[in-house]
Amino acid sequence: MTGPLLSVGDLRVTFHADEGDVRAVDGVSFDVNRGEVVCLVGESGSGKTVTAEAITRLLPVPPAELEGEVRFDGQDLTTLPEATMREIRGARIAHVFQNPQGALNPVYTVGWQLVEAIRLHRDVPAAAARERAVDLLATVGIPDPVARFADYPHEFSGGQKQRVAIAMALASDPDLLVADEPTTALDATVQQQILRLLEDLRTATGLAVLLVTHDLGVVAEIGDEVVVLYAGKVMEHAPVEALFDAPAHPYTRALLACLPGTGRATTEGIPGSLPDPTDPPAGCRFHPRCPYAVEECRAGEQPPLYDRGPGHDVSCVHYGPDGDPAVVLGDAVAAAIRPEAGGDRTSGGESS
Ligand SMILES: Nc1ncnc2c1ncn2[C@@H]1O[C@H](COP(=O)(O)OP(=O)(O)OP(=O)(O)O)[C@@H](O)[C@H]1O
Ligand code: NI
Repeated sequence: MTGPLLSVGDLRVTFHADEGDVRAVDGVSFDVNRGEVVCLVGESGSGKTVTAEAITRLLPVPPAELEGEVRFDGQDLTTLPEATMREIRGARIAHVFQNPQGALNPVYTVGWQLVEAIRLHRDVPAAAARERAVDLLATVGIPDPVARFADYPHEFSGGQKQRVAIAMALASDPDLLVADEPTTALDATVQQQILRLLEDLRTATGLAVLLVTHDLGVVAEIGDEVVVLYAGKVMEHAPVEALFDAPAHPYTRALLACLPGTGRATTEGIPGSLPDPTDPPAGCRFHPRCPYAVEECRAGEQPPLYDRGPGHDVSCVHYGPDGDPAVVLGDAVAAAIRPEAGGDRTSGGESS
């Protein structure tokens, strides 16, 4: 019970398509501790959803092929029989999606659906289930939950529907909530409210959350840890504060530069596009779009994850033993973050 709640180790997910093999996820590792919010970020197509859905095998295997380890509370989920997996998916790990519609049946009242979800997991009398359903509606911030119990999904606004979908996910008292872009379809104010709700749930119940988002603004709101994915590879892995205070990977820095309110926001996003997933480039997957790419970046494997501080790793040669972070950070910034890089050096720029 002392280890992480979820430990993903060297996860690889391959789709065998006519055009060739798509390595959607290629050696991804991270942990989620109890009560922690871990964010997977990256542009569209970077492998966030495939990673999240591989964990509970929502992703059908086959056709997807899964390698590596997914340990949940000490159990390797990749080798469990499908029936056991289904139980875990229903009870201990719950999913919330971008579109709450999928979690709700339009022909039944919200209260009835919640009661069903509760009784599926716990053998409780109808009255107790009803009471719990009302509690859940209150927990997720639906005003006047007793009255709203008898309403149909279409009677709820978009943001309220997502709240109800979260209530449905909580009906089984899960340990881990996997939320894939849960606020993307909502307007900014409602998005904030839903994020605050997730934050409150984590604080109040110790719920762990794996949050998939393309939006670093969302990460800044709620995350504890961030895993930055690009073309199926981890580019950077860091505590949230470290990622925003000292972003290291050129990809992370480019994502941050696209954030509104940074003064350098571009509506265009990062120039260029993700590589062909059936034929990714050698070396660092990001090198064709990277302004700091050197020869070393263009050959071999994705660079290893180099240590940048406590819990902070970056897959970029400029932070390796033969690299110089100043190439990416600019001399002034590099000196501020890493004083010994300041000019007082006898040898060239190769030591670190
Ligand atoms: N069933 C599938 N068959 C073949 N390729 C797939 C399949 N599902 C996903 N992929 C590919 O895997 C890669 C990762 O997709 P994924 O959905 O995980 O991206 P994402 O980061 O979640 O993007 P988005 O922000 O758009 O949701 C993409 O290249 C995608 O085309
Ligand atoms: Ni996705």
